[in-house]
Amino acid sequence: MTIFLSLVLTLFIVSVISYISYRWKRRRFYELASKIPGPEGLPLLGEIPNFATVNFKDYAKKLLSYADPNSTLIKGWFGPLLMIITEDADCIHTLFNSPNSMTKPWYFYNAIYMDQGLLVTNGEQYDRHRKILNKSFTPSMLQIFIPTFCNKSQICIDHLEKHLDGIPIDIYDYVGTCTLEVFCFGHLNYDRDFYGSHMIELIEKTRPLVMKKMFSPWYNFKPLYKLTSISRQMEQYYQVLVDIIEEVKQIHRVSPNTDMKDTVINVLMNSKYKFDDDEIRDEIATFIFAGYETTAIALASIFLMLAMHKDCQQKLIDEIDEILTSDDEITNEDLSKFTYTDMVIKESLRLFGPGGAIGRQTTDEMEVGGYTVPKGACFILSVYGMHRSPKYWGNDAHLFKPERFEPERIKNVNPHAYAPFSGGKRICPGFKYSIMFMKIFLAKFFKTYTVDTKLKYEDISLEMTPTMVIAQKYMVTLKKR
Ligand code: HEM
Repeated sequence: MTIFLSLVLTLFIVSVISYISYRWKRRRFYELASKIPGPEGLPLLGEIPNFATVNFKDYAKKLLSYADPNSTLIKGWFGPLLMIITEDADCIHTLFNSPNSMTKPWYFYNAIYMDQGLLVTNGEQYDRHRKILNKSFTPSMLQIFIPTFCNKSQICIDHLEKHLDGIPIDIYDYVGTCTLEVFCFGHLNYDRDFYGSHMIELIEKTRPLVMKKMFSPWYNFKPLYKLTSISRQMEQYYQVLVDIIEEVKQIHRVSPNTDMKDTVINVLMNSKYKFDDDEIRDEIATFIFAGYETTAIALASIFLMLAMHKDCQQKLIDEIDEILTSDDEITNEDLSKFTYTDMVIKESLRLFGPGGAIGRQTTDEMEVGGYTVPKGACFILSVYGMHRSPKYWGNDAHLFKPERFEPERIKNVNPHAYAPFSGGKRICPGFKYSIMFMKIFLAKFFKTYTVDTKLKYEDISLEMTPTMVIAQKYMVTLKKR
């Protein structure tokens, strides 16, 4: 008994000394952190107990709710982790652009697998990959994709023909399949019919698993994570994607698409810098995931908004009818004329942009929002909060009003207050690609159909999954024009 007691006592003393020494070594960190406003929380645990009763689905929303419009930054402790939330436009702009905040906090981002892909990597590896892959998204590459955008949109619109019976459908399933096919065909030279396959359903199943992993720091201890059913399910789902990627590589080896030199698959397989197998796999998975899902959510939200705001739908249809007067295929020149459609896309991305929260970690001390932030702090950039803040968007910030993007009105809004595609060096490489595709899809769709919905704007709510989605889904009915 005395041996046991002395062991416990020794352990206690060692723990106390280690803790004091840990705090002493990080005294600058704690000193700077103490000046940032926000709750101190419980010793050692910080805010963790406040999350104990929250459903994991609402963790991200709860986290974003810490933001305070009257303060540029708000801090919260999660165990030893200093988390700082901001929805301030100028702070977010600084964080997008400073070399001291380019790093992704691994404890969140490693939950999405794809360790070697652009979304997760940092430093030299990131810089090298990003520079090479930027070639796949130049304006000249975008022009080449117009026929693919048109053909694949038409295939989707033809599939929708069977839903003219007035029964609501979740339009996400269709636009998701279409965006997946567009990326696979255009950038991977992989022409597969995904309609009726379980691919979308499968990717959807990963959402809650990723969220659970993201908000369970103990799963960063790999041996423990490997024992969980989450790990087993994720492995199983990820394997489906890995098998597709293997098929893509095999097709590329046998019959590469030499007409389009800078597609993602060509760049990854043929560039002077030799990407290894894991890098190729994770970059392709990143582009599939980052490209298909976000665009599909954005497009589905636009459909829901237009179904709820019939005056906007009519204006959009009038614009399309005015520009597309013949059956000729849409051209790049036509696309520049879709000014109202552009405003609809922007407004929908403001309210329902899938990238509602972006993580960053400081790699050196930096000045943000009037505070010196220590090295090693984790930032949550609440683009969601910034996009809905009356401070930037007025008292009707929560309402869907595409007209707020009219040139005369938008010039009075802080230009840093709008960032659906992130910003700075890590800005989404696919942003012009997705806007171009959405315009083409909308033009083709509304030449053929109109949409309606029973859902009410005031009843919809958002979920972070980790992309931001509408919880009630994108239920619409279609009518032939
Ligand atoms: C409406 C559509 C889209 C939206 C709203 C969107 C939004 C975003 C946002 C907010 C980020 C930053 C994420 C973060 O830092 O955590 C991002 C990154 C990224 N996006 Fe997009 N995206 C869209 C479409 C696309 C498309 C079509 C592609 C490719 C085909 C793409 C590829 C990527 C990649 C590879 C990254 C990582 C970039 C980096 O860290 O360097 N995205 N996107």
